[in-house]
Amino acid sequence: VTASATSGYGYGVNGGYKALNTYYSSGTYYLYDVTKPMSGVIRTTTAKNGTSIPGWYSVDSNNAWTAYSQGADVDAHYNAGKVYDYYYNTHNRNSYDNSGSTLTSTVHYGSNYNNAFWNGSQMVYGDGDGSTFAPLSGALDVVAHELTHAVTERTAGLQYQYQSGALNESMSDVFGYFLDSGDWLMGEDVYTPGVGGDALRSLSNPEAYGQPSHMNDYVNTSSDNGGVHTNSGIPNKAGYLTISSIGKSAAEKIYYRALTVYLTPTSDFSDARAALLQSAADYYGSGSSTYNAVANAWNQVGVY
Ligand SMILES: CCC(=O)Oc1c(C)cccc1C(=O)O
Ligand SMILES: [Ca+2]
Ligand SMILES: [Zn+2]
Repeated sequence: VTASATSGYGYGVNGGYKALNTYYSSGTYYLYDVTKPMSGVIRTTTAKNGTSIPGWYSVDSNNAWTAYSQGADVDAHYNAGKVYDYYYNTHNRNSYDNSGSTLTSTVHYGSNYNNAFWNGSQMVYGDGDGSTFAPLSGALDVVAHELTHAVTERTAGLQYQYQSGALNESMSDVFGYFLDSGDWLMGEDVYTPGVGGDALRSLSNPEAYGQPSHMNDYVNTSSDNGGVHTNSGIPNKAGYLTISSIGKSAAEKIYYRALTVYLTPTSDFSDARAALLQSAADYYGSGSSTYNAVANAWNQVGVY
């Protein structure tokens, strides 16, 4: 039986051309990427707008994934490959578990579903309702955000509630920036397709989207697991200040080291400051300009 790795192409959610690592078997092409140095593969499936996952392989008859409805599949597959490459090339991490395990993305989840999530085993993306969101895999920073939830779960294990949960969220947004560093916004490529210039969140100006950027404005609430998507504005602002001061490359190093070496399931904002300072000291020395910039960033958001 002839089966093989193939190279296809398609158009993403926003119409962009994407080269795709696909697989051919018995007359059908699959979004199934066997080209990475991993024990598993990168594969994309569709829930066909139901809620059973992983659903069915995304398939095509001629390896030209150009149907409008295939945009979500194309971007989930392409963006997952980009995030895999980022973690491997920049941080020497092989997939979310650092053991090269398969990365599965399921698209077309639910109906008018304005959400994306890592379910503990795979990534899942809704199509959005066309007003609040376009299909969510269409944004590289969203895919990086979701995959970073998986990395966090396998490393620091930051509990998804209150300050540790807001940190969990912030780590996903900061790595979303590292992948999509053309702007300080999150989700801008899929958020409100009918409205230009807005986003889900802003790291440089959390207040623009109703988030605090200082401990004085920390929101004490039980909703949203203790406000994890609200209070993440505080560590996000510290992240913006840190990256702006020390540069992306140094920031990537100290953030990855903090996440994988020092943070724990119950770490709070003050622990995050300490973890990043320790990581800066490890790489650049305590008292280095990098170290001092990190301290200053967290001072500015009122975290000591
Ligand atoms: C930037 C990606 C993001 O925030 O995805 C979510 C959405 C759109 C709704 C609810 C939760 C999440 C999440 O992944 O935290
Ligand atoms: Ca962005
Ligand atoms: Zn998240």
